[in-house]
Amino acid sequence: MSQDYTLVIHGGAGEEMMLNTQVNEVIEFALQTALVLGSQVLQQGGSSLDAVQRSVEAMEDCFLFNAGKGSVFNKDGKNELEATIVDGSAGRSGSVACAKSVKNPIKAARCVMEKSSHALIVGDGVEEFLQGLEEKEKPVGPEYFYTDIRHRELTAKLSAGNTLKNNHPQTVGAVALDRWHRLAAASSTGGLVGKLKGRVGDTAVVGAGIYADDKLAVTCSGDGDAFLRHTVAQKIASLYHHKGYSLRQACREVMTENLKGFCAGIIAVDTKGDAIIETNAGHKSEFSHFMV
Ligand SMILES: N[C@@H](CC(=O)O)C(=O)O
Repeated sequence: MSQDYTLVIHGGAGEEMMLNTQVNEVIEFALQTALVLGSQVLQQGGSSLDAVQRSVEAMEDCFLFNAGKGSVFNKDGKNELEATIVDGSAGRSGSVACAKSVKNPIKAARCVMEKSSHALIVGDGVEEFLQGLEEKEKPVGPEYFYTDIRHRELTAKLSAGNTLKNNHPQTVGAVALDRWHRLAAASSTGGLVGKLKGRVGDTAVVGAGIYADDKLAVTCSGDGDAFLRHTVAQKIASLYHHKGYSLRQACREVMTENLKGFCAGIIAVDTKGDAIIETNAGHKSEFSHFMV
């Protein structure tokens, strides 16, 4: 029987890690593991929504990626995490931003989608909302997110004048099509190294760094402020729906028209089973991705 589902994931680590060949192999292994966990859900007849969440959760639990456990530090040496999940076929989404004590922001985003009447909750509101739920998870302290490597990254960034953005896409994301042709997208990030307190990026905003409907699903990674300003994910959907572009043409168009000079990676799938990976990162390993 031919495979009747698609799953694409991406995830990025810090520069110091990417430069080390051995660590790069570990990153590939961790990505493969996240892909297998998500695709098992699809193989067993599960939904695209559960599959993207599973893959993103696995990457959030791995200290290598800039999401969950491995999140970068902001300017004050704190972690402020964001995530979004979108159920394309149902037209629902949930997002969290500036979350400080949430181990798996993607699970929190799913709770926002399913257990609140809102689309986005930020800051202390996230913790309060989660603690009000019946099945609550224990909050984690700042030590959970601490890694020496991320700390060195912040120190280097601050001593260089804190002017540069992440120099390759680091957010983790997944898009999937299940055997019932339902699409979903999920994305999670620690954001930009040395970002200002309270900064919200594209990963928390549907239409900027993430989008899904009943025809296509997209997640983005890279310079989030550029994705926000150009409503990148929404633009891809709009070119696809209203201009008759193929998924690849739509992704390429925004890449050349709106993201020239900004670091960017985009993954997308549609109900025709097209699976797209587009990046302007110089080297393949700078936008690590896998698909089944
Ligand atoms: N998009 C993320 C960063 C990244 O993907 O590297 C942000 O700007 O928050």
